[in-house]
Amino acid sequence: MITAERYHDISCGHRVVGHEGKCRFLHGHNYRIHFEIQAESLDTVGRVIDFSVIKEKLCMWLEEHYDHKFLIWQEDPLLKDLQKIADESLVIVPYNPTAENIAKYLVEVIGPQQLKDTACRLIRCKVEETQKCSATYTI
Ligand SMILES: Nc1nc2c(c(=O)[nH]1)N=C([C@H](O)[C@H](O)COP(=O)(O)OP(=O)(O)OP(=O)(O)O)CN2
Repeated sequence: MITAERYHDISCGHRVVGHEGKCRFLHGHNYRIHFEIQAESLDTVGRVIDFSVIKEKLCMWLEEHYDHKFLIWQEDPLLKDLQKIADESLVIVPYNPTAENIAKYLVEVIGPQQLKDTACRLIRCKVEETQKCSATYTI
C-alpha cells in the first residue's frame, strides 16, 4: 500500500469533561495533526494525491474551523455559560475533545466530506497534543 502524508499545526483551546486531573480545566495546545491518505492506484503522474490538495482539502479545513478556537463538547455542562461570554470563540463539537476523539472525527466525518471529489480516502489521523503525547485513529 502506498500512502501520502502531510501534517498541519493549529492552536486550540479545549477541556476534557470528566477528566480526573488538570485537563478538566480550560486550557489549550499547539496541536500537530497528521493526515495519511490512501488511493487504490497512483495517478498518471505517480501520486496518491498531490500534497497541495491535502493542504487545500484538509489542512485548510482545520484552519477555517478549529484554529484559534475553543473546542467544546455539545454536552459539556459549561457550554451555556461560555456561550454568554465567548460565543464567537467556541466550536461546538459532537465529541469530548480528547486527542483520540479529534482523530476519530477527522477520519470518520471530515475526511469523507472533504475528499469526496477525489479518488482518495483519509485512512489515518494522528493528533499530537504535545511532542510527547498523541493519539492515532486508523480505519
Ligand atoms: N489519552 C488521552 N489522555 C489525555 C488527553 C487525551 O486527549 N487523551 N488529554 C489530556 C489533556 O488535554 C492534557 O492537557 C494533557 O495532559 P498531560 O500530558 O498530563 O499534561 P502535560 O502535557 O502538561 O504534561 P506534563 O507531564 O505536566 O508535562 C490528558 N490526558
